[in-house]
Amino acid sequence: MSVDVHYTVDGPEDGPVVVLSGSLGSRLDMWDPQMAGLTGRFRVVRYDLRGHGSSPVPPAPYTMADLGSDVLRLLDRLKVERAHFAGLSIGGMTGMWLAANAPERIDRLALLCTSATPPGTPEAWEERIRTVRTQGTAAIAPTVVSRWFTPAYAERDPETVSLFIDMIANTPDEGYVGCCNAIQTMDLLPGLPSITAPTLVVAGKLDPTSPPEHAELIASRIPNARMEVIPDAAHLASWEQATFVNELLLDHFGRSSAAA
Ligand SMILES: O=C(O)CC1=CCC(=O)O1
Repeated sequence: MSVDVHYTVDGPEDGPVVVLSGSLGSRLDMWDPQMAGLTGRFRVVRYDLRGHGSSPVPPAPYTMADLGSDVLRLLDRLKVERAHFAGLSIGGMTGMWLAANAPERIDRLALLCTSATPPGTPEAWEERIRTVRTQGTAAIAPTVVSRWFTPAYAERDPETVSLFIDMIANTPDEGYVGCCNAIQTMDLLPGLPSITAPTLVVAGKLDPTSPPEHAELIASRIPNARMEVIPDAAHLASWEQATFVNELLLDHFGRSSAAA
């Protein structure tokens, strides 16, 4: 059952719509570095995943279909028939679900730092869920963020690292666990060959969670996909290598005839 997620809209009223979907434990402001570039041409819709930020927190577990249905409901609320979609990590998983299950709603797709099957081991997800259930999201936040940035960036900008640790620590436990359940139970591989949206798949070369091999697998299964690897990036490539990612997104979404 879908819910009304919290969202913001920026950019020209008549611009082609780009929906941005973030990672587990994030809020929509994780996309701040993309806004100046994208809003020059596009109407940018950002939203908080269910159970995250200012969105409702339904009881866990969630499924990828729940997360995808929230986006379809958001498009309906905004009266948008068809949109470009960029998602990072669980946001990319949501994008794969949407492009396979509601192809008429997705124009061009960008999948950043993501995986089509659960990244990591089943035991690690069980352990993460157990820790959040017993100690809260604050207990896992520093370890998770250690995978989001390269060690060099973390050393250079400890304040940003702290901000992201706080972001995860402020994510409701129920919402975080619900999204972990959605990741644990997904298998998006069978749907990939049916995706018709032109797709850009981006990996951070130093991403320990969704490494370039995961992106290669996705790109090899989607008929009209191309892949880029960003050299100095870990899981949150959109933040650490914002200029690189923005150029890729502008180029990819700008190829649409609707964006001409
Ligand atoms: O939280 C992590 O370790 C990385 C991650 C997996 C899915 C997602 O959205 O982020």
